[in-house]
Amino acid sequence: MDVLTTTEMERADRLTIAAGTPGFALMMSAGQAVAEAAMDLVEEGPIVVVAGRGNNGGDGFVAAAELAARGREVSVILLCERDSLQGDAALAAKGWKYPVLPFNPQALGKPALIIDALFGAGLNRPVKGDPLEMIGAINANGTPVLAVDLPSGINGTTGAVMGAAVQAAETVTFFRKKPAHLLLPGRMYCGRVRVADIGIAAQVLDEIKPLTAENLPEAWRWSFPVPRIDGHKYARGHAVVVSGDLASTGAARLAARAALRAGAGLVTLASPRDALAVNAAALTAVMVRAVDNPIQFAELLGDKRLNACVIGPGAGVSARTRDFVHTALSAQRHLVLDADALTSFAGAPDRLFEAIKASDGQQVVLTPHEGEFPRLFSDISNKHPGRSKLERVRAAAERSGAVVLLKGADTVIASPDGRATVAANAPPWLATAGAGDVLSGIIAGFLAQGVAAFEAASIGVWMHGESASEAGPGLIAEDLTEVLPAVFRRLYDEFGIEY
Ligand SMILES: NC(=O)C1=CN([C@@H]2O[C@H](COP(=O)(O)OP(=O)(O)OC[C@H]3O[C@@H](n4cnc5c(N)ncnc54)[C@H](OP(=O)(O)O)[C@@H]3O)[C@@H](O)[C@H]2O)[C@@H](O)CC1
Ligand SMILES: [K+]
Repeated sequence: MDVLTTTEMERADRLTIAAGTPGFALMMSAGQAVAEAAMDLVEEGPIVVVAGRGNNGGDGFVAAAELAARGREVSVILLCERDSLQGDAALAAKGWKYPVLPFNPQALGKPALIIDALFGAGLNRPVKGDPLEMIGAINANGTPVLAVDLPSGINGTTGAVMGAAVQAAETVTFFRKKPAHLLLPGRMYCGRVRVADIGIAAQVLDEIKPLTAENLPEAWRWSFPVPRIDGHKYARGHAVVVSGDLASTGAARLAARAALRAGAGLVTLASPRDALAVNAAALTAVMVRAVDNPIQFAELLGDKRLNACVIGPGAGVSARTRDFVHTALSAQRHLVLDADALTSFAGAPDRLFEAIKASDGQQVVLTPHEGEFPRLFSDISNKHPGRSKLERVRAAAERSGAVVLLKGADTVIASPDGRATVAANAPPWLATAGAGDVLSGIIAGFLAQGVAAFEAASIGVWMHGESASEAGPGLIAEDLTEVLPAVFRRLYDEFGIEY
């Protein structure tokens, strides 16, 4: 599903109004959707609407009137003077036939539900003064909160908390999700997110051309590789994972097994000779080859069928690792660079980026976590506030020429062409040793099958998150690969692929 920034949402609004639907009709639908959600949340008891001066407050007035018409006990607390309201919000307030309560936290009382209609997409500065005090009182009230469009205090486009924010149990947003419903910390404040249809036609998206989507199967349905009945293992690609030295071979083995599970036809572990016995003893379907240096690696890659590589897990931070990366890049192989392969370029990534950009048609994915990201992109790290995770990853992709995947509970994947996905399906127990190694292997498995980097990374992240949910709490990295077949089966069912 596409995700719209608040600016893109305003455009959707304007295009719809230009095509003949009055703005007030959109507000009526929005308010009714909020009332509907409120009815579902609490079947009885009083409801308090906290309304701001803008259209978010307008939605709140419509919801209040609708709920009162359905026989609910409703009151409205308004931030400003009623006769200072303007435009559609003023119209909506006219539909509320009762008095409004002054903007005083005491007025909240102890209702069954609070509807937060204070600020939505129009929030443009940190919350201070009376609104700040009210947000604190709403959160301290202990009553479930239904947020209109966004929890007040959350920046819709970046997901940042602007001073303070309402903690909602549920958020009703309109037409499409906004980045803040997926990015942290915003997502933590939203509770369950409902997307309501308010009469904006999907065709407006042809004009807006949104570049961001939630990382769901529909985002990459048509890139998903389905093995052909007449295919053979070589048609499914051959992934190569570079192993670390004797003391650190496990990470590469995790990646190798994951690449095989993800569907690569064959997987070879390129292992230092002195670690060969350890690697071979621990592997069965994954093949092992002795590779001690970049020259031998180049020889291995002389076989053109070996089409995708993983370098980084357990590789060691060294000039040797850098040479392996450059060898794979000059051999024009699809490539996942993770962990030590990223840190090996810390502080001086320009040669890496040049080499990535020089390669044509080669698919490269960088998979840093928040600790590794600033080593390659110091000036676009989160130490420089003001840019959202989405913007930072987009800038990193453009700078490096690679698809960049910044891990986290809200993993963002961006392509140098500007497209991005945000994932919200990772359970908290996925943060465990070795999970990142498995992810790089899964992505390489899809690259080996000929999937382009942006889609391979998005598919990989989604399957990785689903596998963690499938395995459940107590997960260790080894489990992820073992439950992948169950995730494949669900996906095949969803896509209607027979098996
Ligand atoms: N687009 C659509 O399709 C549809 C949109 N709809 C709804 O409209 C909502 C957006 O409405 P909106 O633009 O009127 O802004 P909103 O969030 O109500 O803020 C109001 C004003 O508050 C002010 N303000 C800002 N920050 C502040 C602060 N920290 N502390 C104090 N004041 C602050 C600022 O005004 P200022 O003070 O700068 O003049 C701002 O303009 C959207 O979320 C959705 O619910 C639906 O009706 C259906 C269709
Ligand atoms: K709100």
